[in-house]
Formats: sequence, C-alpha cells, structure tokens
Amino acid sequence: MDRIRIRGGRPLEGTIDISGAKNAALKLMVAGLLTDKRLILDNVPNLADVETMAQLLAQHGIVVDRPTPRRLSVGGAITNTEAPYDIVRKMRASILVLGPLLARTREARVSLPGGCAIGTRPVDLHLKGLEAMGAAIRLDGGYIDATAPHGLHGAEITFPFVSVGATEHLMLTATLAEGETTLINAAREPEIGDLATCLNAMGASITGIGTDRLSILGVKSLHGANHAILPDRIETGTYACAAAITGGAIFLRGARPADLGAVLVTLSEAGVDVSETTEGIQVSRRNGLHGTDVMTEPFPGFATDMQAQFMTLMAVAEGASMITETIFENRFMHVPELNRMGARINVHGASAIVRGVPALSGAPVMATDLRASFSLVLAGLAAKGETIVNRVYHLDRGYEAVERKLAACGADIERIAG
Ligand SMILES: CC(=O)N[C@H]1[C@@H](OP(=O)(O)OP(=O)(O)OC[C@H]2O[C@@H](n3ccc(=O)[nH]c3=O)[C@H](O)[C@@H]2O)O[C@H](CO)[C@@H](O)[C@@H]1O
Ligand SMILES: C=C(OP(=O)(O)O)C(=O)O
Repeated sequence: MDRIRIRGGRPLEGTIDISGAKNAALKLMVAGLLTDKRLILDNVPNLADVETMAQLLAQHGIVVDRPTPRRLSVGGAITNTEAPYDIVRKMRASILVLGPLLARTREARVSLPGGCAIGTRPVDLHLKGLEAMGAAIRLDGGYIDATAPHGLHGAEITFPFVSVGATEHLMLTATLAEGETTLINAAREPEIGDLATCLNAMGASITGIGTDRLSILGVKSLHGANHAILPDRIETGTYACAAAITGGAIFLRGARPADLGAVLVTLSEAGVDVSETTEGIQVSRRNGLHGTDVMTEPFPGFATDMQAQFMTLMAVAEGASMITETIFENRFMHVPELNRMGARINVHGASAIVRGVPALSGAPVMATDLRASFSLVLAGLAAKGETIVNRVYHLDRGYEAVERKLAACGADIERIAG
C-alpha cells in the first residue's frame, strides 16, 4: 500500500490547476447509460473512482474509452442489468445506475452499498422515489431487485431532507419516465446543475436548475452530447487550505468562486486572504489564523467534504473553534490522528471543539477516508518534521496528482510505493 512522506514547514507558493469535479464526473458517466449514442465528457479527472465507474459501466455492456487524457467517451447498449457487490462496495455513486437501468430495460439488480467509514449512508429516499415512479422493489441477499413491468412514470416527490444522491438519481431516472416528475426540496449542489445541463444537452427537458424544485419532463429517448465537467470545488477549497495553513500564496487556476458557497466566506473570516478573478481564485495568508465556528450544511452552506480540511486549519489557529457535522454521523475519524500530531481536539456528539495550538509535529498517521486523508496531508505540510500518511488509496479516489500539484508549489512531498 502506497504511503506519502511529507517534510513540513514550507510556505507553498505558485499555481495549481483545478481538475474536473469527481462528484460530477461519476454521475455524468452514469448518464451514459441513458442512451445508446456516445456521450463525450471533457475535463475528466484521472482518479481511481473514475476507473471504478468505468469498470461498472463496462460490465453493463457500456464501452468507456479515454481517447485523450482528459476526455471520456461513454456509450453502447446495455447487455447486463446487475451491478455486483464487488464494484458497488468500492464506490457509493454506483447505486445511481439502478434508476437508469430500470428506465432503459425495466429491470435491475444492484448491490446495496452498505455503510462506509463516515456513516451508515442509507438509500431509502432513492428507493422510495423510484417506487413513486412505478418501480417494484425487493431486497434480496444484499441486493436491490427492481422491476418496472409497465415502465416508469412521473411523480411529485418531496424529500424530507436534502439528499444530493437521491436528487441526482431520481433526476437521471425521470428523464426517461413517462410524464412529468417534480423534485421538491431538491439538493442545489453545483454538480447537480452540471448534470442537469448535460442531460438537457442529451435531449432531456429539465427546468428549475440551481433551485430546490426541479421539473423533469420525460422524453422517449436521449441522444449523445459533448459536455465539459465543471471544476472541482472541493479540490479548490482543499488547496486553499494548503495555502492558508503554510502561510503561502497559491493561485487556484480555473476555480469558480460561486461554486464554493460558504467555504470562501468562512476562510476569509478565519483570516485567510481570498481574492476572486475571472481566471480563478488567489489564496494567501500573511497574518495569523483565528478560531472560527462552522456547521456543515447542504449547498450553499459549508460543505461536509471540506470539514476535515478546515478542522486542520483551525488546529493551528489562535483560539477555539466549534465544528459541527450535520450530514454524516461519523465524519470525525481524522480527529485522533490530528491529535497524535499535537492538535487539541475533543469530540462531543456531532461537534468537535478545536483549541488551536502554535504548531503541529510530524508523525506517522493513518488515512481513514477521502477528505480525512487530505486533512492529514495538510497537517503534514504545516507540521515540524516528517509525517507519513498511510493508506493513501483513499486519497487517490478523489484527488488527482496530489504530490505533483503540491511539489510544484514547493512542498517537500513524495509517494513511497509499497
Ligand atoms: C447534503 C450533502 O451535503 N450531501 C453530501 C453527501 O452526498 P450523498 O449523496 O452521499 O449523501 P446525501 O446527500 O444523499 O445524504 C445527506 C443525508 O441524508 C441521509 N440520507 C441520504 C439518502 C437516503 O436515501 N437516506 C438518508 O437518510 C444521509 O445519510 C445523510 O445524512 O456526501 C457527499 C460525499 O461526501 C457530498 O459530496 C455531499 O455534499
Ligand atoms: C465521501 C466522498 O465521496 P463518496 O460519496 O463517493 O464516498 C467525498 O467526495 O468526499
């Protein structure tokens, strides 16, 4: 298993090109199941999760090619409607194939994704939504068995709380259902807008993009399209934290400020200098950081995917911060690892109290999930001495070329293959 070695204490200076968003790319690839024609995606990040999704689609009969490093071509006829446990367990976005398979072939068997390190992550809203659209669903041996003998139809679906995955899943499915589907209290994450824009380019009829009420008028079939994936707002926020924690200055080329929601405002409140340009975002820090409270919320609130990275920043801020996680019940696994590096963090239920310390010290640490992994990389960049981050396969799921991007800004970082 690969590890990352970091010798901390260098201010990072330079430019980082922001990659296409992982959380959009995976769902856009699923859109390829909705048509026999070719869907061409550009600005596709080179990530383990993208490879896993390509594998999943391939075993459904869909051909996924990478004609150029940043382009994916997805298309073909569905030849198998079962999504096996071995692939689904690696990546939760896999569950999103269920509705599109049902809409195209009237049957699907998809493994239940199960819990994962950050929480139980149920899929009941996805299944209830599909049932409202006419699917018959049965759970059998860890699999979701779904059929729609009479096809799927539109429905009015009100989510009791905001779910990114359920909004995307039902929107994808509704494009081919008969009649109109309305999703009320829908998630408004920028990746959902990106997916809706691509589906419309494929011939879907989706209105209300960017709002919490999406209307989807089903069509008979979708065609191919060419779509460039939006820049990754979580990668952007993560490297903004790298500039801030090392007291450096990084230009985040290609980043879109409006997609960051509350994250940029919160960084500014904490003492980070953020300036927006048409080409990207400049982030630097000349003065001290101060403790700032945050609560994770659906977009445009502070993203749960930025919680661990922001906590590391607060670990070296002056004063205390309270960080409350409202989306996932177990997303504080980075806390004991950060404490091993000298942080002073206590968890009380859904909140962590972070008492800032003057400096962290390098240590061997264990990555536990994707964003937690980067929070440890950030700690290593700021710490005195050497940090070894173990189990970096979590990092490779969602961050492209981490060592190259950071080293280009002056970080002393290397991957140790093993
Ligand atoms: C609202 C939110 O911030 N969602 C995050 C969530 O999306 P993801 O799509 O994974 O999760 P959801 O948005 O669906 O989950 C939001 C909340 O609803 C619950 N839930 C969800 C579906 C369901 O059928 N039943 C149910 O109870 C979840 O357990 C969670 O507490 O994780 C992703 C990966 O970290 C993030 O990029 C998303 O920003
Ligand atoms: C946890 C994440 O992804 P996933 O939903 O694929 O687990 C993430 O993007 O931070």
